[in-house]
Amino acid sequence: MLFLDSFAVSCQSRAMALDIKICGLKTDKALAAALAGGASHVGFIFFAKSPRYIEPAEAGRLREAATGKAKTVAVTVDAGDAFLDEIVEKMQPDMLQLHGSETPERVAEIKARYGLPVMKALPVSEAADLERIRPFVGIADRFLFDAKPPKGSELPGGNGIAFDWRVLAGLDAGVDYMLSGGLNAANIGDAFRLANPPGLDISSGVESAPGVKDPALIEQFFRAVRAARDTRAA
Ligand SMILES: O=C(O)c1ccccc1NCC(=O)[C@H](O)[C@H](O)COP(=O)(O)O
Repeated sequence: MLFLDSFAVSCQSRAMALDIKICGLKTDKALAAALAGGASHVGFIFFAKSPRYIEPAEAGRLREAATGKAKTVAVTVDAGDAFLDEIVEKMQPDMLQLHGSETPERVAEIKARYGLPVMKALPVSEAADLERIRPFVGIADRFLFDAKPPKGSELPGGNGIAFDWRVLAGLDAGVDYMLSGGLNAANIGDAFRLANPPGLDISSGVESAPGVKDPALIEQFFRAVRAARDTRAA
């Protein structure tokens, strides 16, 4: 078991509320569907090569509908200060998700610069990869465990690929994270059974084409999550 004494997360028990982040939103309709479904977090992608890329000012416009309903997350990849300044100023996110190869020192610097909570994304394929969380303990507020991108992909996330969720079973219950990568309405039951994560993050599993969110798939995903949770509780 990966045990982290020093990572005292405020009583985040696996039995408590489940956070759900719908990521890569670009339209009012998709955002409305995410909020209607009960998303706790909504994510906006600031990575130019992504089909989900959104301009900071447009994310700032969209984020207003989420105020008081869901936390807004700005997703960046090894971004420099100038771009982060622009995002924070124009979008005013509640949280930053760092999805590149940011070091613990860089994460600490970003936290101090903006005074915002930071979720550090880490790519996972085997249990040993989880050791990589250690240097971020006490710095990152939360982790997002995503699948490693396939060879040739230019995207560090949003690839619709799952990893072996069984590796998460060995994590200490105090590690606060979102399970990400390849989730969809059909496999969410397996995710609960194998990992019982405190948070879920989904992007391409609720899209009809790369970067095109489908409100019906978003609704279907929330229904599947509720059904899977009810099944586990019964
Ligand atoms: O989604 C993207 O295009 C993306 C690009 C660059 C960095 C991160 C990106 N996504 C981050 C996310 O949080 C996604 O929701 C996560 O990778 C899961 O995606 P999916 O496997 O498609 O559900």
